Amino acid sequence: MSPAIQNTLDIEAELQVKYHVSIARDVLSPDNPLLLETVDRSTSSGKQLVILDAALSAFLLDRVKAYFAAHDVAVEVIEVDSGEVNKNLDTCLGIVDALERSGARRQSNPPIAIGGNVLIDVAGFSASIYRRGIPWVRVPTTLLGMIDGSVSAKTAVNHQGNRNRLGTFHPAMRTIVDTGLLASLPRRHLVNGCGEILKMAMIKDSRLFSLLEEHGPDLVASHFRTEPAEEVITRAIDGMQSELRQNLWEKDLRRIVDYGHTFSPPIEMAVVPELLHGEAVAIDCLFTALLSYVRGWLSGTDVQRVARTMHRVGLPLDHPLFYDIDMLERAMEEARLHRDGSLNLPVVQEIGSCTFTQEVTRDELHQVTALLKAVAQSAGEDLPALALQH
Ligand SMILES: NC(=O)c1ccc[n+]([C@@H]2O[C@H](COP(=O)([O-])OP(=O)(O)OC[C@H]3O[C@@H](n4cnc5c(N)ncnc54)[C@H](O)[C@@H]3O)[C@@H](O)[C@H]2O)c1
Ligand SMILES: O=C(CO)[C@@H](O)[C@H](O)[C@H](O)[C@H](O)COP(=O)(O)O
Ligand SMILES: [Co+2]
Repeated sequence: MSPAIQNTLDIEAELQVKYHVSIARDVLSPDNPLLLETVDRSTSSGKQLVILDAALSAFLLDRVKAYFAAHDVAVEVIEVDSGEVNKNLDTCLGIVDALERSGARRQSNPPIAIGGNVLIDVAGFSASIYRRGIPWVRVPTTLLGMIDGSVSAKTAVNHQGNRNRLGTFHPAMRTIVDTGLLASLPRRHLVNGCGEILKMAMIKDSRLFSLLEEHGPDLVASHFRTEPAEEVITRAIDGMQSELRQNLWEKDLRRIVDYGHTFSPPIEMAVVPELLHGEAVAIDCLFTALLSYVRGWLSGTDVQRVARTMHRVGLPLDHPLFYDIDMLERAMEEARLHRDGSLNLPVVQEIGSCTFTQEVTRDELHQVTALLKAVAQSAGEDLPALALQH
C-alpha cells in the first residue's frame, strides 16, 4: 500500500434482480388478474398511476379505466406524448412530477407504463431516478417493444442528439406482452419491429430467420395474428433474454445484440424521426452482412436472402447516410467509445452465428457501400451476378 494511503475499505455488494415477463392475452380484460396483481391494495397509498402513451388514448384509455374500476382501484392516468422526438429529459421530468403527485411509494404500488418502447424507456428511466429507484410495470404495445424491450433491463432518454445517452439499468418488475394490442399498430411500426427480429435471427437463430423469410409479409399484413406469429415472437424474446441474462449489467462489452447498432445510432439520430429505430438497425444489419461478404465469410446467397427478406417485409435496404464514409467512421468511433475503447463490431459469418471484429478499414467501407448500392437498387431480388460472386 502506498505511504499516502492510511487505510482502504473494500465494500462490495451484488445487485440481484428478478423480474417477470408474461406473454398473455387480453391484459385489459377485467378477468385477467395480471395487472391487478401488481397493485398493492393493502397500502393506503393514493391512486394507481398509469402512464399511457398518448397515441393510445383513443384505443385504450376507457379500457384502462374500466379495468381498474371493475376491481375498485382508484386510478390516475397520465397521457404522455411518445415517439423518438419526445424521448428526452423534459418528458422524463413530467413523469417524475406525476409520480410525486400520485404519492408513488418506494416498494409498493408500482406505476404502470403502457405504450411504445419510447414511452416505456422514458417511464422506466423516470422510475429509476425517482427516490433513487422505485418498482414499475410495463405493457409494451409495439412489436419492437414486445420482442426486444420487454426483457431488457435498460431505460434511457436521448440527450444532446445522442441516442440513449442518459439511462439506467432498471428492469420493470413485471412486463406483460399482449400481442392483441398490435391490432391498432400502424403497418410501418409492425415492419419496424421486424428490424429487431431480423437482428436476433441473424446473430443466433437461423430458424427464426427462415420463419421471417417465409412468413414475414403475411405476419405484417395480419398484425401478427396468423401463425407462425407465436413462434416468431417467442423465439425473438427467448433469444434476447438468453443473451441479456448472462451479461445483464453489461460487464462484458462484447455483446452480439449490439449487431445492427454500430453504424445506425448516429445515423438514426441525425435524421430523427425520419428513420425509425428498427429500420436503422435493419440497414445496419445488411451493411454489416456485406462487410462479412467482402471478407469472404458470409455467402452471396445469404446476403441476398437477407436483402430479399428485408425488401419483402417492407424494411428499407439503405439510407443516404449509410454511403457517407466519414459518417460511418464517426459512428465506429462513437461505438468504440461506448464500448470502452474496443469496437466489438458483431459480424455474422453465417446466418445464426456471430463473431466480433475490432477494425474496419476505409477501403472496406468503400467496398461495402458500393455493394449496398447494387443490392438496394436490385431490391434484393435478382442481384447482379457481378455484385455477389461467392
Ligand atoms: N430498452 C431497450 O432495451 C430497448 C430495446 C430496443 C429499442 N429501444 C428503444 O425503443 C424505441 C423505439 O420504440 P418503438 O419502436 O416501440 O417506437 P415508439 O415508442 O415511437 O412507438 C411507435 C409509434 O406508435 C405509437 N403506438 C405504440 N403502440 C401503438 C399501438 N398498439 N397502436 C397504435 N399506435 C401505437 C406510438 O405512440 C408511436 O407514435 C427507441 O427509442 C429505441 O432506442 C429500447
Ligand atoms: O436498441 C436496443 C437497446 O436500446 C437493443 O435492441 C440492442 O440490441 C442492444 O441493447 C444494444 O446494446 C443497443 O443498446 P444501447 O446501449 O445502444 O441502448
Ligand atoms: Co435496438
